[in-house]
Amino acid sequence: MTPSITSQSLRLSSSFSIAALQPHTFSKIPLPKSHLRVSRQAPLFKPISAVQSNVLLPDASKTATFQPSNAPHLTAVNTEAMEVDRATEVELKENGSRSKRRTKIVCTIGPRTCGFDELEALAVGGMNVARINMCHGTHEWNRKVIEHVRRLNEERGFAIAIMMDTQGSEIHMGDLGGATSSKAEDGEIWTFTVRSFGSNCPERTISVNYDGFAEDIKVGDELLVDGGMVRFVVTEKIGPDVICCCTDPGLLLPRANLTFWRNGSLVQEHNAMLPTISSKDWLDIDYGIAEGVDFIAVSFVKSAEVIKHLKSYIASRSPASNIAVIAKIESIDSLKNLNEIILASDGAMVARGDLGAQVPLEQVPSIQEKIVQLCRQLNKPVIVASQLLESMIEYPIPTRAEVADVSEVVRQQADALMLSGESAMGQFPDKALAVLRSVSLRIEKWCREGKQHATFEPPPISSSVSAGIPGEICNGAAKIANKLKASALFVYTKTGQMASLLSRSRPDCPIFAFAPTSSVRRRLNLQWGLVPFCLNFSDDMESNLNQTFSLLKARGLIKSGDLIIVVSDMLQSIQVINVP
Ligand SMILES: Nc1ncnc2c1ncn2[C@@H]1O[C@H](COP(=O)(O)OP(=O)(O)O)[C@@H](O)[C@H]1O
Ligand SMILES: C=C(OP(=O)(O)O)C(=O)O
Ligand SMILES: [K+]
Ligand SMILES: [Mg+2]
Repeated sequence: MTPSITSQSLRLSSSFSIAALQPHTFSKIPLPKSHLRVSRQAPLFKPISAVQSNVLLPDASKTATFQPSNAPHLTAVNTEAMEVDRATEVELKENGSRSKRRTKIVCTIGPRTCGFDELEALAVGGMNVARINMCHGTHEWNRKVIEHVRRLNEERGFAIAIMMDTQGSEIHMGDLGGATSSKAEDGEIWTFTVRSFGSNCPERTISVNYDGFAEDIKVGDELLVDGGMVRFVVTEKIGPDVICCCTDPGLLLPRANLTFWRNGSLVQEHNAMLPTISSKDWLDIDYGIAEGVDFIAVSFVKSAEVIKHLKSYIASRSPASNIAVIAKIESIDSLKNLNEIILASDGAMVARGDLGAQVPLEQVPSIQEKIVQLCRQLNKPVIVASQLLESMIEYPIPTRAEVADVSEVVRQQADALMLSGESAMGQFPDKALAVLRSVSLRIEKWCREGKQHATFEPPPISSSVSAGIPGEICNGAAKIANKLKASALFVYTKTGQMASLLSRSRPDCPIFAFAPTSSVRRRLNLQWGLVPFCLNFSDDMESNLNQTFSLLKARGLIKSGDLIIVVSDMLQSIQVINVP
């Protein structure tokens, strides 16, 4: 039986005013002749017949691949990969699709979370992106993590992206001869040196990774570990050894970052000498390309050039790859060239850890807000990172101040929150993740309620980029979805661009993004409000919609009568549809 579908379609023709904006290069579909119209059309879609042919799954009971609920025993499903994971499913069903979490979560993987079971717990807990930090862990160690995540994606329908973070040319301490930490007491004399010791590190001696260390530093300089967690003053230099007296006692952690300060200012000479991407980083980047990571986050970016260089390197090494480059904003230099850096990148990270070691701490909140807003204008995803729930490394609940900090990021509508030590080596990784999830959900709801009567105005696209017709269609679709209180926006997108633009409009309902490859799906999983699916869709929107409705209904994620707003990068149209 053919269901009766109400579809109202807004088609944008070249005579409609927004077409007078920038010429677009987006859709190959010719513009229809008609003017803007709202048409009530005859039933558009036929239901797809139950389950069609082709892919045999190894063990259907383990996967979350869609199957109509009335055919539980069939192992053949009709699409190559139209998968949904348990975390998404629970979030969509729990309080209705409109209350799905919009803010994404990046978890740094470390010794506490590198096993398959621990990674699975993070996946089920809502992790969207797994970050591996190349400061730590061997290629072998990181490969295991990548393999586990891949397995979770393949077997459980998750779309967890892998983000590889470069070490960058910061100055940092060595491994402490294998110790997990070392305590420096007030007034103690410690030696910092470029000598390396392996496991026979003399007492109160720290090796430093930067050869020019002893030359650059002067007697009287202050040496800050991790932005001030421990503080020393330089009292003497003897050859390669720098003798320091501890003035602020604390715990030294392996490979902790070092900065030095003279007369109250950061000494930056050594930064200028060091390349943003070191030779170790290039080897790690080759490794990342070979492993097919989804994102490479570049530490201590100073200029747009390095981002452009890396992007062309990736394109030449692996033309088919879809690796996105994220600029970490964590140095004074990066702040000077912020616009160009973000424009050249595929996204940015407000890396507050190192940033707070380079600029006065009281400046970090305004810098954060500025970067988040700029990224939104330029349509680039943005992650806010470091110390969001620092106390949860040791304690099972966060401080009230930490909850307020997370809330502020959610209120700013950044794309993603990130856990570092909390998930890498803390005692409560799952609890920290649960806090990010519940605070996000609560604050998002609160913001939606608060703006109920406000007029919807998406931020202007910066004059340095133009979103053209696709951008206007997405803003329009988001506006309509808000006005009509739609259950969801649907976007069919080949490259992900149209989904990004919808996300940028920060609509009140979730955005179901259908992409033809799992790599685009994973990449979209970093972005605000997107619920990405992998669907092998065609140019025939009628059949795409039929197929999608059928699959999502079978899973109980939408139901008859739900109002859906549909856009795609194949047609310049906005459709308003009641699910049959
Ligand atoms: N792969 C790893 N192996 C061991 N420890 C790790 C790893 N990744 C992260 N960690 C631990 O988690 C802490 C926080 O992670 P992160 O913020 O990524 O690193 P860092 O503090 O070095 O910038 C690190 O200081 C380190 O103690
Ligand atoms: C995220 C950051 O970088 P990393 O953890 O690699 O130092 C930071 O400095 O805040
Ligand atoms: K790093
Ligand atoms: Mg950093």
